Amino acid sequence: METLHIIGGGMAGSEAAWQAAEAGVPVVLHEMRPAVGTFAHRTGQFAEMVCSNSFRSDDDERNAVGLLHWEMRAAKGLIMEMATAHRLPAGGALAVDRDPFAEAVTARLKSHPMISFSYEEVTELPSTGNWIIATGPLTSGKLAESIRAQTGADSLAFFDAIAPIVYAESVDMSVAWMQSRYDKGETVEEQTAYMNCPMDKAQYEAFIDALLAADKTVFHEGETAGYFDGCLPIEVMAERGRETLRFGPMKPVGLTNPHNPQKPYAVVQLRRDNKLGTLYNIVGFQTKMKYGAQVDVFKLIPGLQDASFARLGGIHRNTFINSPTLLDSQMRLKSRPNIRFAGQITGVEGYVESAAMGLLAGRMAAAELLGRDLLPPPPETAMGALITHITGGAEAKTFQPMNVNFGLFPPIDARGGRKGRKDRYKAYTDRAKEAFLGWIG
Ligand SMILES: Cc1cc2nc3c(=O)[nH]c(=O)nc-3n(C[C@H](O)[C@H](O)[C@H](O)COP(=O)(O)OP(=O)(O)OC[C@H]3O[C@@H](n4cnc5c(N)ncnc54)[C@H](O)[C@@H]3O)c2cc1C
Repeated sequence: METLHIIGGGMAGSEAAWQAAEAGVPVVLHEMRPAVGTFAHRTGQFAEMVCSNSFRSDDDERNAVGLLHWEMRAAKGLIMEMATAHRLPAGGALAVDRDPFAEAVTARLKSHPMISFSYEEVTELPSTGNWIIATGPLTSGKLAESIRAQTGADSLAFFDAIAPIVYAESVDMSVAWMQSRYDKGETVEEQTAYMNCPMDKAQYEAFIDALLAADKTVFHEGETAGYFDGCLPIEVMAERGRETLRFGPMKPVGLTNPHNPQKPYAVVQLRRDNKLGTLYNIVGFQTKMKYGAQVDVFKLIPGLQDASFARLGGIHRNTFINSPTLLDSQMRLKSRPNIRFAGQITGVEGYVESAAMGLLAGRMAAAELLGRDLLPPPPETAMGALITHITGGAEAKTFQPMNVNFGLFPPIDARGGRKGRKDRYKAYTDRAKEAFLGWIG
């Protein structure tokens, strides 16, 4: 039996090692800590939670991350088992006692007869053998450079410059309209690719005031190197001059508002974020505003007054590859199929999502070594929605890391409006559970 090598003993690598070993495949887990650290990790334990101690909602009936918990438990995931064993009281959320949790994951991995360990920094993308790269958002510099050299400069990002993402159904289309600037494009679909939200002068001034006054977060020491290249936060642009945004991402040119003959003073554009057309990102709106402040400020944009956000904006140190162009549906590098990627480096975001992608990569790699086929879970499931998103569902050009959310799932009938939303979420999770049990069976 060939050995599976996994680089990175974080959320994804730990889960991948467990899944492959449980399937009967010998695993070597390569981890650089404690000898080489990162700015966020504190210990040498596997599956260290680097910041909050929450796995977010545990509601598997009406919440997408709660559904992901359910699927990972159904798949006998080590991370979920240990998180559940070390849960702290937190209402409907799964809060975790972080140190005992990481110690328990480490102990379980260490006691597994099929897993051995190599404590070292891997500095090159390996050329032979079977590998899973699960080195996370803080992948060490040398390995990141090697990945970049093998895959191309545009295929690896060192920062998330995340524009907020809105659920399309929550935009008020009696205010906004669909149009590409100067009606560019060959087809009607291309000519109407953007949602546009118009502002008059008073609305623009009020928006700039709110932006300048909003609470912002600060960067970690050493985190900012290089981030100013082409991804300035909107509040930094506003600080450089009240008109800067009107001549940048909010320029009102090439657009005609069908609801109002008066020319808008500024326009906020939203670009389609997934093939399903359920999610739109606000173009150029990466920001370091705190989450609460973002919601208040963005709801000042006409048309977004009732918007729901699939994710809020941010700028973080985050190493991730352009998975939609680089990976096949088995999470293998198309150019080097002996190498899989898993975890946050594939462009999912969060402890749970990263562990889930580790679970899939571990199972897929094990199946391949055992001479079996393992299809990805169906897109109606939370794991299937995530892997579909990163390996083809997302737009490659604007690819940004993503938490699991119902906007990634094939839509379910939207009738019922706001009141019907809870029932609709239940319909999503019922459909997902049935599909997941079919897959796992
Ligand atoms: C500052 C910060 C705060 C965050 N806060 C949150 C939060 O509050 N909630 C949340 O859900 N997510 C948060 N995240 C995201 C979180 O890090 C990920 O969701 C999750 O840990 C990713 O899992 P992973 O397995 O992909 O990476 P990690 O858990 O980071 O594991 C990667 C592992 O690879 C190792 N490694 C790296 N390079 C090498 C190498 N060359 N050779 C050998 N080993 C290597 C690292 O030491 C690490 O152990 C945060 C991230 C950062 C950077």
